[in-house]
Amino acid sequence: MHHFIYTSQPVRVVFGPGSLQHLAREIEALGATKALILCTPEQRASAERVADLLGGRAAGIFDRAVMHVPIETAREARAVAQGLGADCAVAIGGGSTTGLGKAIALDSGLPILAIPTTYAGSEMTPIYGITEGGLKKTGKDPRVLPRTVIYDPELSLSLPVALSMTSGINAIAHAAEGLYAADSNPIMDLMAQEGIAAMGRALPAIKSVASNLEARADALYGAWLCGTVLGNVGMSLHHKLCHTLGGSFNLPHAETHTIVLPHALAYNAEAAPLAMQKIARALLKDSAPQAVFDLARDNGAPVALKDIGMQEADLDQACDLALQNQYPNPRPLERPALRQLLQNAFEGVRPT
Ligand SMILES: NC(=O)C1=CN([C@@H]2O[C@H](COP(=O)(O)OP(=O)(O)OC[C@H]3O[C@@H](n4cnc5c(N)ncnc54)[C@H](O)[C@@H]3O)[C@@H](O)[C@H]2O)C=CC1
Ligand SMILES: O=C(O)/C=C\C(=O)CC(=O)O
Repeated sequence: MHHFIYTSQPVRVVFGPGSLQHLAREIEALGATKALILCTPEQRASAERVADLLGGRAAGIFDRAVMHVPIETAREARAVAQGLGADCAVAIGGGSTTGLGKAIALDSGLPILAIPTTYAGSEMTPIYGITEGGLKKTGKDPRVLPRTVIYDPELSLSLPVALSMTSGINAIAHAAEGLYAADSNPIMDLMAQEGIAAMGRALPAIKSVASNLEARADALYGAWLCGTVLGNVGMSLHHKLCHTLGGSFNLPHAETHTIVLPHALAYNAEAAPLAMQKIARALLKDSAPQAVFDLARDNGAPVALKDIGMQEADLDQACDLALQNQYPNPRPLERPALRQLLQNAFEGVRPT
């Protein structure tokens, strides 16, 4: 029996189709009266629906959330929250919108109610990320952990199939790295395996029929579990690589995770054989790196960095950046092997 420390994190979860109807009750339970609603420009209509549901408790809508939380956007949103006298933020959308809420909370302690519409899992973590001067900085602070999360699978029906696949694999990455994290524990192991299995079932079903509400619920359940794992244990090489590629080369987050994960798992395979077995078993396959690669490829997700805007000439710099401020990893970071990993991900080679 190994030694571990487990600290549960206080998040209230309201789950189920139609659960958005409980929003006013949940805002009242938080004791809030002036909610600032956050969304991306594309999800303005969802934010307006939230405002209607909140009636007099809605203070306003800030609809300029974007990927990787640029510091300028964070400052603008903080000023709007302060100007309106907001006493809570409601983030409806994916990880970018939740991330903007976190940037406000980091500064002000404003409580967040998150309504996730992708499978990124940010709503279950005290991790924030802010991009400044071309570098993405991530940190952990309990103030940014949402107080309440409403998971309503009906809201993810509109998530395009392509983004559903990559977002789901982003969630799998949280659980996969949780299984070899140095500070892992048995509860997180259970959640990680169940989360990967739920996502492994849900993604092909969503690919077949995007309107399959049961599959959407399964994916959101998986996102909850995988996000919880990310929120409770440390990140490793895979997340470090994705933060580098996303923050410094402005690559799309979920697609980058999808492409890099099989290669990061292959890099760590010999150093973390038990974790690999658990990942493979959850996906009903023999090899973890190949199972993740095939899940992406067979469901139409990208498998090569060259196809999502990465330039081959930037791979050396990406490698250098990934070696700075390293996250703990089961296998030490060796420059030639890491450079090869990036090359394989660039070309979209199936791991052996
Ligand atoms: N701090 C943390 O723990 C985590 C943070 N993240 C962060 O989240 C960001 C990525 O978030 P994602 O959720 O992948 O994407 P996103 O939030 O950027 O959304 C991508 C696009 O999909 C649209 N969209 C979202 N839900 C939709 C729906 N149901 N129907 C139609 N369109 C929808 C959005 O409006 C946006 O245009 C990154 O910046 C990443 O760093 C991701 C995971 C964990
Ligand atoms: O890479 C992830 O999916 C997890 C964490 C982050 O993205 C950190 C952030 O909010 O930028």
